[in-house]
Formats: sequence, C-alpha cells, structure tokens
Amino acid sequence: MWIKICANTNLDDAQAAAALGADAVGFVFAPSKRQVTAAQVAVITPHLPPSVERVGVFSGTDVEAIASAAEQAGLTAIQLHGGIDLALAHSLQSRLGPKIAIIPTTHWTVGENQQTTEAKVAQDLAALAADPANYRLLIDAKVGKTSGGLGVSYDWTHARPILQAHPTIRVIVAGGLQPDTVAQAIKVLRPYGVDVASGVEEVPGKKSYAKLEAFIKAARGAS
Ligand SMILES: O=C(O)c1ccccc1NCC(=O)[C@H](O)[C@H](O)COP(=O)(O)O
Repeated sequence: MWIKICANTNLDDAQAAAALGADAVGFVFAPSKRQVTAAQVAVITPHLPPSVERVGVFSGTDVEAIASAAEQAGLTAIQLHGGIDLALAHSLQSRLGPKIAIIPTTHWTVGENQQTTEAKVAQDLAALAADPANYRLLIDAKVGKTSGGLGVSYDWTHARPILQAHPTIRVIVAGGLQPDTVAQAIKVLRPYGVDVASGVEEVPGKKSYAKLEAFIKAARGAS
C-alpha cells in the first residue's frame, strides 16, 4: 500500500511522516490554509530520504509556472488538483521529463446528485484507462465547488464497482480518511494507495505524530 501524507508545511512534520513509513509527502501549492511556496519546500526536500516521493499539489494550468515551482522545490511528482486535464498532464510530462510523475485528480462530489457524480468519476477513469501514459489517479472528495483537505469522505460502497471496472488504474483514495477509518476504506476499495491531510493533523498545517503513526500502521495492517 502506497501511503501519502499530504499538506505538510514544515520540515519536522515531513521528516516524521517519512520516518514513520510514508511513501510520499505532499505540499499544497494550490490556494489553501496549508499553502506553501516553492521556496519553503526547497528547504525541506533535501532533508528527506531519497526514496520518499515529494508531491506538489497544484490547481493552476500554467505549465511553465508549475514546472518552475516543481524544479525549485525539488519535487518528484505533481498532483493536478483541478480535475482531469490529460492535455495539461502530457504537456507537463514533456516539459519535465520522465523523472517527475504526474498524478491527475478526479473528485467525488458529496451531497449532490450521486448518479451525476458516479457518471463523472466513471468517465474520468475510462479516460485514464485509455491514456497510454498509465498515470496514477487520485480520487478526492468535493463539496459544492470546494475541494482539498476538507476531511470529508464519500460513499466507498458506491465507488467500489466504478473502481473495479478499471483494475489497471492505480487509484489513490483520498477524502476524509482517518486512522480509524483507513483500514475499512482499503478493505472496500482495494486501492493502490491512500492519501490523507486533515485526518493526521493537530491543527491545519501541523501534523499529530500520534495520528500519523496510527494512520500508517492501520493502512499497512490492512494491505
Ligand atoms: O489539503 C489541502 O489543504 C488542499 C487544499 C487545496 C487543494 C488540495 C489540498 N490537498 C490535497 C490532498 O491531496 C489532500 O490529502 C486530500 O484533499 C485529502 O484531504 P483530507 O480530506 O483532509 O484528508
């Protein structure tokens, strides 16, 4: 199970996540109460183990702006938070080369017409499956027009058959995961990976090391 601890804002938290067994740490460049700059991340990434992926989360579509930030910050992956845009993903991959992974995101909208949401997620999975790049796909929760770090989860039992229809896609499940719910999400969805931000925090921007340890232990135990 690939485990990403997202929305880190400082070296201590990112190092703690790595030391506790995270496969990836995330930094939010998109507008957020946990937003960081490339300059801030550039002083963190050199102190992380080389095996740990450093993922930048972006909501913009300016290839040069994203690529420059990724290079300055020492990222190894770019998570595109603005919905499926394969043209943007391919442009970034061409600009940055194969050493930087691209992770598109689709959103499961909570509290609105579920048929519409399910159809949209299924359509996005089908688009990814047809794309030769074999990107990993993150599925996150959305409420209205707001998404990212919300601490809101979606109905995993409804998501399950949609994911099962595309077994070749490496799906990363995000949205409201907690130390005491991540095992159930893994059991229901059998994803490639899990991703958490608010569920392992003391307050926005500061991780709880007890929650980090419990989350990683539960995710490893379930997989
Ligand atoms: O975490 C944020 O503050 C955030 C803000 C804007 C865009 C993306 C953001 N986070 C991206 C992530 O990958 C989070 O881990 C994901 O949204 C899950 O968050 P949570 O529900 O709090 O676990």
